[in-house]
Amino acid sequence: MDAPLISIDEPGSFGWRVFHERHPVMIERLRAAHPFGPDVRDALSALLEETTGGVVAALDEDAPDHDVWTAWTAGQLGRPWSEMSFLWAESYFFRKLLAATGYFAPGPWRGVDPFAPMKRAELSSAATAETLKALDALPGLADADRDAAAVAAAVWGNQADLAFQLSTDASGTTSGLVTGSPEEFWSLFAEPGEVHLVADNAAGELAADLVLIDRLLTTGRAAHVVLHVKPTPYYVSDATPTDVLEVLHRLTGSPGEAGEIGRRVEEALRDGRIAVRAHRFFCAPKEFGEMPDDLRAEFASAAVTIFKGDLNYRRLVGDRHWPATTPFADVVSHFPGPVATLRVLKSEVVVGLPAATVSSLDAEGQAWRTQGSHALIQTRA
Ligand SMILES: O=P(O)(O)OC[C@H]1O[C@](O)(CO)[C@@H](O)[C@@H]1O
Repeated sequence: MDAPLISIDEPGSFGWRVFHERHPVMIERLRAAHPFGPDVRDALSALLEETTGGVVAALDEDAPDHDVWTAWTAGQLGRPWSEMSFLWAESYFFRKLLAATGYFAPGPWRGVDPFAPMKRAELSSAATAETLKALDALPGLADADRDAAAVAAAVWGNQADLAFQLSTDASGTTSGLVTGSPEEFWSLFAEPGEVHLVADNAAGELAADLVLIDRLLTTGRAAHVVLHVKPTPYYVSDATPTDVLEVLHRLTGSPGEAGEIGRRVEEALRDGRIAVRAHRFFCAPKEFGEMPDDLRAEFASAAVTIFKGDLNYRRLVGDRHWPATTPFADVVSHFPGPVATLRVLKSEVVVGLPAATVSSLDAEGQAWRTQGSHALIQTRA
């Protein structure tokens, strides 16, 4: 039995606050970052108005992806946004945000990633430089420690998410894993096969993901890696193919181990051991249980698929009010192969926790599900 979907209608709830508090701040930042003319500025205001108090309106007839969105919006057009689920609403919001900035229309903003200035700032920040410098310690570590470090960096790299940093929930602190371990993650890998990594954010998180991919290839756990990213800008900092190149250049332009890793990843891209894909379903307002057959077939042939980040977690397990003790294996039974998820908790949904863990986290009186201070590793062989 599915649990009820998480919604955005209740004032003060997490989903409601994303729409009513976070999105206005995000739109202000976009206006400050770009010299948008009155048409774009008006379209952004209209989007805020529509999504916080209006009804769901269709995309323009001439939108390049009009047909696919006609299917994805079936049954929702003309209904109040407040009746939409959090997952559906947020995804359509970001699609409409791109349209409002002129991303799909002829003109100066066509194809311009409105979030690029934020992503670039993170990639060139002192914090990212420090993280890349810390990679110099890796070659001196024992194999098991190096494995653990690569996974820990990929998990906690998910804390650096630009949409989330706009949140009043963001605590900026780092507590432990609420479940799972690096050993559990690595135990999924046996014979070298094709590993798929469904990426989340660009910049620092993607750099950590490339370090993990390099570890998978250099230790022979993966013969090939498929890196899945978003086809278009999404959720502020989600990685697109352009971001993969930006991060790769940042690595190859760095001294020390970061540069070495960058060059190995570059070589693997050249010889086909790493492939980058950007399936349109990664920007769909749908759970992964509803993925199309071609994507399902790809995952079915993978030795292991790794899902990064909070949004991928919501789509994998279902963005629903599951009891937190619901077994992870039950909610991912739709997925056609071995799967691992590495995620910092930034929204309400969580499954697979022991009852004792839930009660002790609840007893601390913190917003542990949403403040980005806790993380998890979950696997299903
Ligand atoms: O980048 P991530 O880890 O997918 O996080 C994005 C998450 O942030 C949020 O905007 C809320 O914190 C969610 O809507 C989304 O799940």
